[in-house]
Amino acid sequence: MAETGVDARRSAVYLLDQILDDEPRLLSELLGAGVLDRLAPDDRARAQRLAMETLRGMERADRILQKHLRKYPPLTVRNALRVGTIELCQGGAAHGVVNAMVTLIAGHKRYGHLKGLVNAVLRKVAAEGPEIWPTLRTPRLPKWLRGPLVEAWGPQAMAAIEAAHFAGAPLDLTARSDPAAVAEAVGGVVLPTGSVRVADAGQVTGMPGYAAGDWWVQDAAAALPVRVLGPQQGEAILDLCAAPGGKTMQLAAAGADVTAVDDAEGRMARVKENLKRTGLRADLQVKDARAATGAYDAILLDAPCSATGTIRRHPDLPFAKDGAEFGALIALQEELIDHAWGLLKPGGRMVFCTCSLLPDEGEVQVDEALERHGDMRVDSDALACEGVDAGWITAEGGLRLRPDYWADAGGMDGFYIACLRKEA
Ligand SMILES: C[S@@+](CC[C@H](N)C(=O)[O-])C[C@H]1O[C@@H](n2cnc3c(N)ncnc32)[C@H](O)[C@@H]1O
Repeated sequence: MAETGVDARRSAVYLLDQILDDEPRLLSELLGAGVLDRLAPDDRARAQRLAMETLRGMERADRILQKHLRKYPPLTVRNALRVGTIELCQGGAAHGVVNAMVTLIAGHKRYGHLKGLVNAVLRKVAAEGPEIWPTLRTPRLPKWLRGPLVEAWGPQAMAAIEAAHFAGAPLDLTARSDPAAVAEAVGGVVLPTGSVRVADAGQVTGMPGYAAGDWWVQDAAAALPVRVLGPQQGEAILDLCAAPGGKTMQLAAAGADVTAVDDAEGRMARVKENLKRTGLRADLQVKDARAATGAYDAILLDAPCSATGTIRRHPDLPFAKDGAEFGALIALQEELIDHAWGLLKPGGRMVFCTCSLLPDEGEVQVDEALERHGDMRVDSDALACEGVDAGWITAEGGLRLRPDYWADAGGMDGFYIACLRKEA
């Protein structure tokens, strides 16, 4: 009898091979390159979920596996063992999981001879892994990232952030106009800040209201920068670094006259599709934000960053990155702030935000911008949005959001948001 689920598992192992390679690739790049396109939609979703769950629990899986391995097998076999271990420890039926992983390796051109090893190890894991699993510590971030984050937030907060990463993320939606109606339609709840949260979402495109453009996917934290900016009907607003367009849609839904700029053509195509689906309008310009021109009432600068606030949703990031490009990103953020400031009308406001947990991409960036621009001040009154906790406000008057906030309700992405006001 043919084993079920082998295709999805094989693809999960392939994704892990690429992410954990010496020349790693991000999951988003792999999916964007269509590596799962040949799979049926259910298998595609399963492969992606298995790869992500394996990355989240990899430290625990490796700890369980090391007892049964005298030396490490090749990466592909190791990843197959990791996926199998994760499945077994999360309640997967032993017979089905072990057989599927053995079939998968048996059919491998180079490593087929290691099927016996996979069989023997996974049988042992099936026998004792599920009991050991909950006794192991919450998986930690790799040292290159853990070090600076412990320095920034302390060891207790770090442990809470890692617990949030391990738990993963629910699906958050932003309603075009009526959060309560969207919550009712999708079976979700309205969060204190107005986003809609769905605990057990299926295929997003099949959910009620998707085709009609009643909502779009956007983490609750990512929805806050536009709430802080407070766009008004008819205002000229520049949305810098706009793709894939979650914030562009929020601005347009508020009735602002939006100019959205991003230098990635492919990502801008997604903004266009999103606007079409939601029936919203914006002037889209594919160019470097440092070449943007004009004079605006308000500016949203959602700068490119380390994305270290999004690890709940992107557990590949700590493995596929090593921080080598962070210095260049920090320098780019500085240039973007300075250029954008020149496009803001006197008396206007600019929200600077990053989905980063590193103060160098948030608090420090704003402190330094204040030193460079004598006509800039931080407007912390703008942070008085519904659902924003006063404890999230930082010394310089920005908003620090962390994955461990709202822990009991499913957390939020890490973000930094500051509203900068220009002298009239
Ligand atoms: C954090 S994402 C923006 C998310 C977007 N604001 C949203 O809400 O959907 C950062 C974006 O910056 C863009 N980007 C990076 N460097 C840029 C530059 N020099 N000029 C314009 N866009 C840039 C990337 O293409 C990426 O789409």
